[in-house]
Amino acid sequence: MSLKPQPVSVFGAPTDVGAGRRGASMGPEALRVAGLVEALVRRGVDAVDRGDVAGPRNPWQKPVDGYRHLDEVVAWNRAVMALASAELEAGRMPVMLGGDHCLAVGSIAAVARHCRATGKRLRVLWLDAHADFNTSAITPSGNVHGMPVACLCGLGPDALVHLGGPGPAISPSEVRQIGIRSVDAQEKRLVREHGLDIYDMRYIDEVGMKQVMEEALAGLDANTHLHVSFDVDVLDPAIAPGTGTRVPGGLDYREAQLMMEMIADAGGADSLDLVEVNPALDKRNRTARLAVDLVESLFGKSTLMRD
Ligand SMILES: NC(=[NH2+])NCCC[C@H](N)C(=O)O
Ligand SMILES: [Mn+2]
Ligand SMILES: [Mn+2]
Repeated sequence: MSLKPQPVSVFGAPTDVGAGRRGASMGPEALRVAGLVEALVRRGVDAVDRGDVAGPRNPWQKPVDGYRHLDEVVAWNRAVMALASAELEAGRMPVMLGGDHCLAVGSIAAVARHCRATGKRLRVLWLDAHADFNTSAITPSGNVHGMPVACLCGLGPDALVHLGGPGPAISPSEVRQIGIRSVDAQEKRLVREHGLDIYDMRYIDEVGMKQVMEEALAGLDANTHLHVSFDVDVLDPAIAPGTGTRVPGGLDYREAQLMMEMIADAGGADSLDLVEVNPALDKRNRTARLAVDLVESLFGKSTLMRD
């Protein structure tokens, strides 16, 4: 399958309301400074920057009933969902620059609704060190960026679970998680109960990224919408230090490249989240620059000679 020649709309959601450390709010600007839009245009993609969606400031409070800043998280996700929905309806691929990972509730709710309206199947690739499958009852932090997958699957507060309409946005069977290496004890139980398909670092070590991606991409067809939710903490902190919840033992450069190249080979993504870049923790914007490099590969940049 070759890359779909779809137009792209990039937009920012500059907030860290779902995170436990400040600074992911500066992610969109860091990715722009690293040349994301220009890189896509250079690849021949019709990419435009729609600017940022707006939302409440981060009040920086303690969790209440297991959630930190739930009202603010809901407000930001509504804004993300509205813009992502509009772009999908206009036939454009939404690329959401976070911001922390709680914002994937809004982007994926939009995508799921779009799939229902157009009769498409959905596959979500969740590239992350974390499963992000906590609930208010079991979260160790109250940070909603540790809960988006659970919320999308129907476990969470009504305002997030029903963001895109009645009922859960997705089913666990539509998700493939890659690069996982930090799951809280009770979260692990929940993940098992719901049968999430997880390609953890141990499995990647054992079988290699090639086989992992073949499995994670198996069963895609022309009628499948592929959403990629790229949390930069899936990368090893040695190459991507600019993120708030670093976990050692992540993907190295070649593994990450191969992952992106194989997604491109499978036809590319139909929507993308690029989240958890935290410039306050970065060195000379290298995490944003690496993310741009990898997104270029996702859009078909290849150094292949033997093709
Ligand atoms: N999107 C992220 N970086 N999530 C980190 C989550 C960390 C931890 N599991 C928590 O729930 O607090
Ligand atoms: Mn995440
Ligand atoms: Mn993460």
